[in-house]
Amino acid sequence: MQDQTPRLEIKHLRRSFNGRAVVDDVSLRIMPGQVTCLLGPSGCGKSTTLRMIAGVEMQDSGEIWVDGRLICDTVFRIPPERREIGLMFQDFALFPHLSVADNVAFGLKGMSRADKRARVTELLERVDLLRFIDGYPHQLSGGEQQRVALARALAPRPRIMLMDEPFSGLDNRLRDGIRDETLNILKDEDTAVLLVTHEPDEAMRMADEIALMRDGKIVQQGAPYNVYTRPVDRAAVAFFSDANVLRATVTGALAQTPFGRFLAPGVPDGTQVDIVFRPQHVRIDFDRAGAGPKPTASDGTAARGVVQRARFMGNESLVEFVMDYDGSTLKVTVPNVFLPKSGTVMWLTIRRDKCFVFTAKDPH
Ligand SMILES: Nc1ncnc2c1ncn2[C@@H]1O[C@H](COP(=O)(O)OP(=O)(O)OP(=O)(O)O)[C@@H](O)[C@H]1O
Repeated sequence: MQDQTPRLEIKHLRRSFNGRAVVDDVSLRIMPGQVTCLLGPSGCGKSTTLRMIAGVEMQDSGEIWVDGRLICDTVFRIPPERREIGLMFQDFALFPHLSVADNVAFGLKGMSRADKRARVTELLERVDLLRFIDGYPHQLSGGEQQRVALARALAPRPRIMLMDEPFSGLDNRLRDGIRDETLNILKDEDTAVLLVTHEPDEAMRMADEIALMRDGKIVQQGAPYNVYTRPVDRAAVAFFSDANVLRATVTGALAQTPFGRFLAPGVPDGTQVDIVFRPQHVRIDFDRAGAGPKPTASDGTAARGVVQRARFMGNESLVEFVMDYDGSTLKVTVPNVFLPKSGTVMWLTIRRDKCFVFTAKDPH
């Protein structure tokens, strides 16, 4: 039977600065070999959460458990250096006066010289830098230094790795390769990983599970596919992609819009709702002598819009429309190249199965 004790568990962590709750009742469980991404906008409390787990910041309340053992609450506290937690931050700074081998061996305590050398060799081979074993940090490129930092963090076989935007200092070409390599090593070592990022792409690429954080709270948690396809609110949609929004009022569990009626089950009459959809879920039709496609059950009614501008984005084209019904702008993406001239009249329909209906929380 598989061991079900989480490698890392945090329970109801809270931390305030100057009376403001920066981390507000955050709980998480991470299994061995699992990568969880704490994803959220700048200032939402991600780094503070990580710093509390690392032990360099003290929580106001809440508990931290490793492998079923309490390591920190408000009275009991194992110091950072005894937590067996690896850290990798963006400013990973190697020790400039130490060789690459000594940098990697830095955290290896209580081992013979030969065992240390063997572990250092193994890790440098893994990150493909064995040839630099006796070199110094200033002789390496940024990406190579980052890989040495990774080897250094992994050397003591930490049970948990905390990573705070570890790849953001790298250029795009290097980043993908290093991310994948890092992930492979961490999986092989069965390390539980908590990675902080504000980039949805990075989270989707790295995570087994995403914890979406906002204003100090985790607002949604799950596999990347579930978080993306079943967002909890309008802001959760907008965090991952552009989002189009139609505001409507509910009558008889239906919301009437220029694109036809949408089901709003259980929503009381008179409630304002937002119908939210991503740009890739809009269909475009050409104008046929002043008319669009006929309404269908799956796509509803077509609404007329005028192309404002169209841009080629690489894998897709982004077309912005000004809609006839209220002059608002809708964004539509189309695979490959589709660049209609501005001023072109077209008809839009929305993929109803891809729409989200949320109770409106704020003025439009
Ligand atoms: N020691 C501190 N004293 C006062 N305020 C702090 C302290 N540390 C963090 N904060 C505040 O707490 C909030 C959350 O900071 P935190 O670094 O956790 O956010 P973050 O989500 O990691 O953001 P970023 O991605 O920009 O680093 C910020 O408003 C920050 O100014």
